[in-house]
Amino acid sequence: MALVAGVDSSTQSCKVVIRDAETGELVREGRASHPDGTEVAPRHWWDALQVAIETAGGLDDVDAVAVGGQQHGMVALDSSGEVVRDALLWNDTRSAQAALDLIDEAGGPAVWAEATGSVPVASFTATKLRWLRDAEPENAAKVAAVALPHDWLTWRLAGYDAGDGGAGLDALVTDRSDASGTGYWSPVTNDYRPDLLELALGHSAELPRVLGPSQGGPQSAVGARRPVLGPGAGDNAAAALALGLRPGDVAVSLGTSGVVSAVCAAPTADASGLVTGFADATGAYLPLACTLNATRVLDAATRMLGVDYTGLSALALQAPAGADGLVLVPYLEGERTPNKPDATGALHGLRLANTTPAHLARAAVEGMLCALADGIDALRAQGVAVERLFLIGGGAKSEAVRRIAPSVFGVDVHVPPSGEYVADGAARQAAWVLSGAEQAPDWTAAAQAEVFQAEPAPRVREQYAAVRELTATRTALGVS
Ligand SMILES: Nc1ncnc2c1ncn2[C@@H]1O[C@H](COP(=O)(O)OP(=O)(O)O)[C@@H](O)[C@H]1O
Ligand SMILES: O=C(CO)[C@@H](O)[C@H](O)COP(=O)(O)O
Repeated sequence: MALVAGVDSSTQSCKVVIRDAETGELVREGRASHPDGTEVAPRHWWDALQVAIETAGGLDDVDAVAVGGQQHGMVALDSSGEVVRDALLWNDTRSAQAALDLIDEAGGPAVWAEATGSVPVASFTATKLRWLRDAEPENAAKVAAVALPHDWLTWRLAGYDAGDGGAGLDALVTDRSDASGTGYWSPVTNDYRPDLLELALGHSAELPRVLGPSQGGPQSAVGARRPVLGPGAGDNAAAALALGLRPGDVAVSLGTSGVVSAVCAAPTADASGLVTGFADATGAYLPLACTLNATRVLDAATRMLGVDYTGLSALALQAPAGADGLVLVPYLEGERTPNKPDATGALHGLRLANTTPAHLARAAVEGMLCALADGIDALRAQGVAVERLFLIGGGAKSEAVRRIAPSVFGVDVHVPPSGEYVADGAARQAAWVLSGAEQAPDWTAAAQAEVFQAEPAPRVREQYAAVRELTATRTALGVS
């Protein structure tokens, strides 16, 4: 039995699954935590990967490995392969002004949407490079190569590291899905845009070679059989691969980020910036709307209410739909979709009748879901069909989320068995690489989903729409 491994190096943790390459059966798994914060030294991801591999029983009997991971993070390397500074993650908003500058300098949002499929916001790697150039020019000058979290981990697995005199920089590899979140790669032409990289960083730099969806990369230095390394993928594309999404399917992922994404045969180019026109992990496209505020809104609610997740869920289900007019706008970390990096969250409609723990719990769940319902509408506006909706990610473990989501989204919600879909997608890619076949192996999770249905509650979204613009900025409040 040949085994393959898939990795999810996500914002909060690293997960490794080891599966049977032919059947997809789960054989072993492991995980480890990542440090908190929006600025992280990449060595922590490497250390967590080692622990996750070890707790998954090692890679000695594994024949192929692929790494999925959080998108966009800026891993800047100097000419010896050393990390120049801590990586800025997708949810770090300090490059918001840099994003506006880049949009302006290149000729406006439509020019970016046409060139790269997306209008850059603070999440995109290009804006982080521009921030580096403006705020830390001495660091920007040292940058010889730019990688993303999954590219860097793949490179480290291949045995490359700082101190090789830069010899390994040209061994960096990536895939279409993650390259499409940089802001200097076009999913339509499948080429880098060196001019846009230079506009951001101020000079050229080595970029990872973009492998095809099932193209093998270098061999791993970890694992007795020297497993082949797959191209890897951005986390959302990896999850789509695990689910086996097809046109008409939409995935809503509730992790640190809230993401609505869909696999499409044709690219999108949304100049409003609400939908980013990314690539998927099969050679097609993955238009996507991403919020900065998903499960951490639920975490915040558990803290405010002094309950655990089960308690939060029970409370939320005690209150009526719409929480008697209590509306939580969830911009706790600023927001990316809509683009409000300076925003704070808000609680609207407080009245004596709705100031109960149950109403607050309900408002937290509904506020998080309403922001994603807006994302679903944005995808529809780009011509994306929404026929079947899957709910995945840590937040899908919440009973209240599963039961309230269909009423807010206005469609049935399919919840596959709780699992690590990003790591599973990476494992499926590894099996695809190993097989050399035209198609990925037929072991997807979509068929086993439980379907949740509820009466649509349009009033919940109407209440949210009435107040979502009414939030204070951090600047106005004098907080960071
Ligand atoms: N039962 C639950 N109810 C609500 N949220 C949950 C539950 N279990 C886990 N979570 C949330 O899931 C999140 C982790 O999900 P995950 O998809 O792994 O995130 P990420 O990919 O961003 O690291 C945690 O922030 C936690 O809040
Ligand atoms: O920025 C995006 C997508 O564009 C996020 O989806 C990140 O890729 C992080 O994902 P999680 O760690 O929250 O799963």
